[in-house]
Amino acid sequence: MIDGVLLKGYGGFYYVYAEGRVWECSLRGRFRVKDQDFIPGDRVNILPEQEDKATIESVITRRNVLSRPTIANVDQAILVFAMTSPKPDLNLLDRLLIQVTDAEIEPIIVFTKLDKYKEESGTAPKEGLKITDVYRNIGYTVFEVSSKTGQGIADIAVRLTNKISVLAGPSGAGKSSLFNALSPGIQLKTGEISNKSKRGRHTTRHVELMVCSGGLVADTPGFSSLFLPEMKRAELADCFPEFAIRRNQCRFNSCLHDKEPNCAIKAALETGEISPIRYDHYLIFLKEVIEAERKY
Ligand SMILES: Nc1nc2c(ncn2[C@@H]2O[C@H](COP(=O)(O)OP(=O)(O)OP(=O)(O)O)[C@@H](O)[C@H]2O)c(=O)[nH]1
Ligand SMILES: [Zn+2]
Repeated sequence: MIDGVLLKGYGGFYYVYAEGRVWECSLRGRFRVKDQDFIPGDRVNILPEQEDKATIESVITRRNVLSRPTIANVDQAILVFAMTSPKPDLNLLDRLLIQVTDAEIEPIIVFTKLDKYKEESGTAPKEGLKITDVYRNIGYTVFEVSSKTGQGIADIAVRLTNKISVLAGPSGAGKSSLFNALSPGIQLKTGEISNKSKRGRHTTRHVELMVCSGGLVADTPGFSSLFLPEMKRAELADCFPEFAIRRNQCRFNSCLHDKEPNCAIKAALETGEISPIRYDHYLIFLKEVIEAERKY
């Protein structure tokens, strides 16, 4: 028996990555009877039969399950945003960070199109804090890369080895280009937003994991909006690491860092220790969480 990870189910077979190659697997009778629902990312034991064929003998309890896309045992989420064209949608990035944190999956932020950004900003130093530094200062893992020149790609490649990762980010951010840069040989379709047929990818329910830099990666359809996970209003600040570390410094224990006096978060906002963009998003999300609370 060998250990493997399910990449996808297709046409009655399951494709499992084990010992550096892909096996076409069928199910043991008892799984078929139970009508067990296997999903990509499931860790399975397989029994090789002939050449690249095997049967799935058992499945290991899932550590976590991510929905949209449905993938099990996800180790990390690579959140891909362009530094420019399109301008990064930081409301979406902060939303994804909350989703990922809530699911207890490690986020890795990748800002792409570094070549283009440099070209546009020239040699003149930019005013204020660079957006990548805002997230880096909070403590997130942040990479700046160019899939075009290859700059920074190797640093991400080592983060993928032996892990299950999902790529998420808006359309046009450069997810497919990043995947291609990370896996010479396999090429995903990339292109301009307008001339790419999106229907196939966006309506498909067949998520699959692909082998990439010694790890497994799912390229997910571009999100444009995303609901926040169900949580109590007081829990939201815990999803913002720079708020969470100041948790006990507000005057009121129940402080929501909105209108309350003597709020440590607002004080940090005043001194520039907390980014106004992050604080704005916090207030937007707080409203949404309170709205949602009323519904259950
Ligand atoms: N200059 C430059 N262009 C890039 C880079 N990465 C991607 N692009 C371009 O940006 C456009 C979108 O890239 P894709 O990789 O298709 O983006 P995507 O995130 O996969 O988009 P969806 O499939 O719509 O979700 C393409 O025209 C790419 O050539 C980069 O690092 N530098
Ligand atoms: Zn406060």
